[in-house]
Amino acid sequence: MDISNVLIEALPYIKKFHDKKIMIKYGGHAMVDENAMSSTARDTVLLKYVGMQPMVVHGGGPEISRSMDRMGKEPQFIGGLRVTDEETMDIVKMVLVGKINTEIVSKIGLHGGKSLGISGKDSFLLESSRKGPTQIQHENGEILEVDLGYVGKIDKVNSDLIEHLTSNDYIPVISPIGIDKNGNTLNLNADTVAGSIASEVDAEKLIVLTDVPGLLADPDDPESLIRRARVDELRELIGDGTISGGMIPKIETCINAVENGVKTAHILDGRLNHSILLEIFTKHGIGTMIRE
Ligand SMILES: Nc1ncnc2c1ncn2[C@@H]1O[C@H](COP(=O)(O)OP(=O)(O)O)[C@@H](O)[C@H]1O
Ligand SMILES: CC(=O)N[C@@H](CCC(=O)OP(=O)(O)O)C(=O)O
Repeated sequence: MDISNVLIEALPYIKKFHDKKIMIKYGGHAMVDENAMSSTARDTVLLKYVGMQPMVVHGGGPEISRSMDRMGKEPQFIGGLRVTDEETMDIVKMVLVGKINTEIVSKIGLHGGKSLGISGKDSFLLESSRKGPTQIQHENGEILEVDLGYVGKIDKVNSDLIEHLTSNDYIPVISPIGIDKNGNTLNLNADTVAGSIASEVDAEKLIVLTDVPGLLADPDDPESLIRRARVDELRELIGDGTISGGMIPKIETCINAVENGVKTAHILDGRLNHSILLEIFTKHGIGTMIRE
């Protein structure tokens, strides 16, 4: 396509999304290498410079698991959530806050954006409490109660800090870590964090970057992309098992977000260069778009 046509196709979206908040959830599975991270950071900076207010919640599950392996600890997940003892919580903090957050912030800076790295502990952004005992079904059908340890659920989002940062032209980069009323650190699922903050700040879009082209009708067939879906259709797909594993918290997050004011939620392949730009600035977009 001619370069001038590309720019003209983008104009309605630049106008429509001017000053609008765009929440980008950058999943660990989409952080395939330095180039992919750099490209995502550059796209985020571009959104800022054309007048939007982007913000990033990052994950890092695979990197946390690799660090646990190196330290001789076996990662364990229940219902998509990491069983988190005290030592694991330290590893989670070290990887998310100490490594991934600073890498994203510096890449945004290198591309000319102003960015600040924070976690849910800063300014009590993510007031949380321990999730407590969770029921799971054993292979033999028995229902067991397990404690996920320092895994939290979000009780309240205090978004003042985010509003200050975005209105002063900063791109907030947020680690999915919460704080309880005694000041303890809790491990939160990054999809849930992105959705909760997106609703609280009235984001226009929630963009979830992962390692599949979008929601698939057949999880083994990347060609079976579902381009658009509404909440009731998604509930059916969860019920019949089409949506499973890590995709369940993602879709539940998207459903919650669009039911709580976010206009559209999108699941995209973050490994694909410029997937964010292709979604926002082209007529047909890419990935799966979810509406209420
Ligand atoms: N219907 C489906 N369509 C697409 N992916 C699915 C579906 N059901 C399950 N999945 C799985 O969900 C995964 C994405 O979730 P997850 O691994 O938690 O990603 P992330 O680390 O990016 O948050 C995909 O890699 C895929 O294996
Ligand atoms: C409670 C819980 O499971 N927390 C996650 C936090 C990181 C995350 O969510 O990363 P992705 O987005 O890459 O999956 C974890 O420990 O892996």
